[in-house]
Amino acid sequence: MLEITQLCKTYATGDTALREVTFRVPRGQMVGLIGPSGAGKSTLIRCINRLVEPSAGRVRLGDTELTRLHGRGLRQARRRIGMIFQEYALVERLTVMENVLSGRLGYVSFWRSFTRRFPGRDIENAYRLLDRVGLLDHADKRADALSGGQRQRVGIARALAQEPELLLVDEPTASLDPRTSRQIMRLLREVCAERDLPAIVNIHDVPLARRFVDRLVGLRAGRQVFDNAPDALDEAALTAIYGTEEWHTLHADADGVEDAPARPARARPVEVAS
Ligand SMILES: Nc1ncnc2c1ncn2[C@@H]1O[C@H](COP(=O)(O)OP(=O)(O)OP(=O)(O)O)[C@@H](O)[C@H]1O
Repeated sequence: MLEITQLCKTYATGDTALREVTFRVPRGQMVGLIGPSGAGKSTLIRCINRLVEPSAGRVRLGDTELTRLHGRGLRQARRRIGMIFQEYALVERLTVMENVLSGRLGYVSFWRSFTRRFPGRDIENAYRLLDRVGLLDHADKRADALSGGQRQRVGIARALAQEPELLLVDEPTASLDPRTSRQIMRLLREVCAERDLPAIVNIHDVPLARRFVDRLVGLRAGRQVFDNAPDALDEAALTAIYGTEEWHTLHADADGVEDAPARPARARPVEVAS
């Protein structure tokens, strides 16, 4: 369980990015974080892993209050948080397998990490993860030889190699075509369910979020203005999050006939584009 309590952030410039944001993410739940540009989505993700220092409030992961930690304690806690990024953040010249194993770097000794000699169980687990994300046949390829969707699968396998207790996912599909985006969102949803992992996914594409996440949190100017099931995201809620002008310009993705919906029929996406 992740618990965010009255989280506030005002940058040194005076910009207030978060205003008393409070919500909990139970294990196994994937929360989509939506809101217009500048609403505070990235700041919230970064305050959770303390890449940005919150001005006030608390973040708790299981029994650990992350907002109290410093130095070694913070580094150890960060190992429990898997990060997945828009631009994949892979080491291009390393193989797929080496990139997945880099998720273990925080756990092995300095010498092992320096020589890249990982324990056998880490290597076996990395093969299992590559199989899970559909890349077993690509283990020895260099990362720069992969497609965008394949790279994101490596990013997911690397995050899972950490054996995280939480996934923070920042715009995972922003560089991908609609069909690959759906496949990545489906994979994220499946691995969260399989591993009982809480996840927060910062995502601009509202129809895609609505289709795949369990719950949506909407931010506007740092305030949490929506927190509900995707089905509850009606016109009034979209207006509260995006304002009257902006929400109907959000692009609806063209639903692919080749992809069966991952969510039950009652939660089918509602088109928001006219
Ligand atoms: N390093 C920083 N220094 C000062 N102000 C910042 C900094 N980072 C973000 N902000 C401000 O905080 C507010 C929230 O920004 P943030 O990047 O968290 O929004 P966002 O919802 O992630 O936007 P986007 O969808 O465009 O990425 C904005 O007003 C932004 O200008």
